[in-house]
Amino acid sequence: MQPLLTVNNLSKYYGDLKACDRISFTLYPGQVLGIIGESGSGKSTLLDSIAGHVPFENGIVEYCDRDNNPIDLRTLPEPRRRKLMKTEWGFVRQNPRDGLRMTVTAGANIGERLLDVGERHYGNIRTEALEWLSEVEIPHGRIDDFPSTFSGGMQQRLQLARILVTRPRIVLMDEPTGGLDVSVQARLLDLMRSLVRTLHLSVILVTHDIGVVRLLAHRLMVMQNGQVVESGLTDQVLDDPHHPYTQQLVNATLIP
Ligand SMILES: Nc1ncnc2c1ncn2[C@@H]1O[C@H](COP(=O)(O)OP(=O)(O)OP(=O)(O)O)[C@@H](O)[C@H]1O
Repeated sequence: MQPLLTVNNLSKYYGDLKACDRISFTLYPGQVLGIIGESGSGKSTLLDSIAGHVPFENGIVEYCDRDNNPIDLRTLPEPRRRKLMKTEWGFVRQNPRDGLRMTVTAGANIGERLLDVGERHYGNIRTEALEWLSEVEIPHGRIDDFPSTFSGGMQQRLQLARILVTRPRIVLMDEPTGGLDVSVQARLLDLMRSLVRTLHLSVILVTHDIGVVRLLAHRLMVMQNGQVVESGLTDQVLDDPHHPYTQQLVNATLIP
């Protein structure tokens, strides 16, 4: 099988600080890659570099698009990158307010992405918006409400609907369950797990929560000070951690 995304020796510096230091990995269709590490280890910087939100100094990020063409994301002209991000890619932010438009209704938040990809038929857009509200367990009666009237968990589910409506092939998630109550987190995780399976999504999932990666990620990368210190199948890495830093992370979560 051909990889969907290949990251090779990606390095990103802030002055003298190596926020990401020679990171390499491949992501295959339908695979969920978890990235875990303490605050400041470079997880968000890596996601932002891959998505082209920040420029990076060295390395290659190659994406294989829907038509099987290899695309060098670092040199992709900005308009094409933007289009790709609205169609084949999605980015789930920790704070749904950063990923939603708070000044338009829930239905418009979903419909807007369809307009972006060329859908013009109002009836179709409304129907799709309703379908996606169902997918993410938001009652149809809320379609004309503003996201500001939603709970945090609902806002996060709406953000998922907004992103998934265009059927992206790859979704980057930065702490998608952060800032939510434990019970709300559990429901969101269940939903994400079932969507990932049914839509055959490829996901890069950044979190500091080992429980989240255990539930969702097939593979795991552990980052410390901008470097990958350990990687492999999630269960193997967590059940038999080799690097002292991973051992420390795992032990920390075992303490009640
Ligand atoms: N815009 C910036 N300018 C300067 N330094 C930055 C900038 N963004 C991040 N850094 C630094 O890069 C390093 C990696 O930060 P990053 O946010 O990627 O870590 P993280 O693992 O995602 O942390 P968190 O879990 O807290 O979000 C940190 O030392 C951070 O201070």
